[in-house]
Amino acid sequence: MAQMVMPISLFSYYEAVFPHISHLSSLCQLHVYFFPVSLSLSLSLSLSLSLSLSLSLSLPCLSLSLPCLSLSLPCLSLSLPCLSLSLPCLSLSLHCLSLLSLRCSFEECSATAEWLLSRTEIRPLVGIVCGSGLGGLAEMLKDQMAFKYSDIPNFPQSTVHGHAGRLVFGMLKGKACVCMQGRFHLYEGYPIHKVTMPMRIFKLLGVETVILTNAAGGLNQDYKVGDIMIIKDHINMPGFAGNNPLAGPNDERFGVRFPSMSDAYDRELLQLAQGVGAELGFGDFLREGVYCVLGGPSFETIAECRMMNRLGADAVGMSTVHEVIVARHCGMRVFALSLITNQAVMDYDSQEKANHEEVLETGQLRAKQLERLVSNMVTHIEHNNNDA
Ligand SMILES: O=P(O)(O)O[C@@H]1C[C@H](O)[C@@H](CO)O1
Ligand SMILES: Nc1nc2[nH]cnc2c(=O)[nH]1
Repeated sequence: MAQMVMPISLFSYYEAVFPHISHLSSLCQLHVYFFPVSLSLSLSLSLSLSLSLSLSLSLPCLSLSLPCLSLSLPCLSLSLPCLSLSLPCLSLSLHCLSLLSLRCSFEECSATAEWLLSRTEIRPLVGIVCGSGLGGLAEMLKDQMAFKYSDIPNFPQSTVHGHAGRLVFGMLKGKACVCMQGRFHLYEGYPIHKVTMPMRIFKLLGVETVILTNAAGGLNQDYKVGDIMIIKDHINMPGFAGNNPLAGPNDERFGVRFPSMSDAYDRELLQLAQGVGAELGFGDFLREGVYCVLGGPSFETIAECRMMNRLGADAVGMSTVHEVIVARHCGMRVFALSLITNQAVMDYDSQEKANHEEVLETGQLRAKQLERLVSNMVTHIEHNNNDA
């Protein structure tokens, strides 16, 4: 059944009027179903702490929408099934579910972290995120305990080829690590705070240092396919349009309202990577540069690539930056690497076209070196948390 989800502006109004009804706007969802048609509206309005669930059933000629659980403390809760209509070919339903279910709240992230911690004895200090085609990094972990994303409460699911969808705990050169074998992207349709939720779970698991990897297109004309770029800074294009994972109410238990990003990429870790890279003899293909994130999933036009290059970006991709912002917000140190899997097309005479198959193939070619770089770095990382 095709489904579209969009926030309703009415609840921006409620949020303005009742600022203590945190997160309400994100909890009001309009679901449009094409197929066995129905129109149903269920509304739940709550003040203060509340939890509400609604159940909606749509069949040709029958639509039933019930708030089946509503719990509210301490003031007021109103839960009404108010409109339900059925037509043969269109289904529209408006769900207003109160509080905390979509925003990735502290409580929700804590519940997920506790679920994981009760199932493994590993207490990770390092969290690793594997980019497209780079999931082999997780295989380096010894004494593995792996969870499928589909089994983890509140966790999103991987939908992209090259992202296996497993959270792997284990030891890397004697250090306890947790590794995301597959990440989430905006273009998969997840809200930005869901894309970055694993960073908050990392934090609650005890992670102090996050290492992120990604596949990226090379904008810098000196770069070659197969180069590994240490990210020294980023340009957050979706952020320019207000799409920032920290937008919305701030929970101080995670971090401050206005976190600095001028120190997003830890300079000591950057130097450590340069040193480790030189020791491994990677000097010929190890770079340092600026990563620019776009929403994807379409690759860039030639004009867009030229523009980003002029703005100072060395590589372009569809991930990492949102995770970095949330990781820094909650005080974890960040180190990030881009594997240049393809050269961004900058020339109208070029016959080249970016494609995901090439991205995955280049990942395979450089996987071993990337693994050695990351594992040697992990050996040297010291754990004395430097809060954001
Ligand atoms: O998860 P990453 O950023 O490594 O994935 C990149 C961006 C797209 O998801 C995909 C394009 O091939 O690779
Ligand atoms: N946006 C973007 N993401 C990528 N991921 C791997 N290659 C590319 C690319 O050329 N552009």
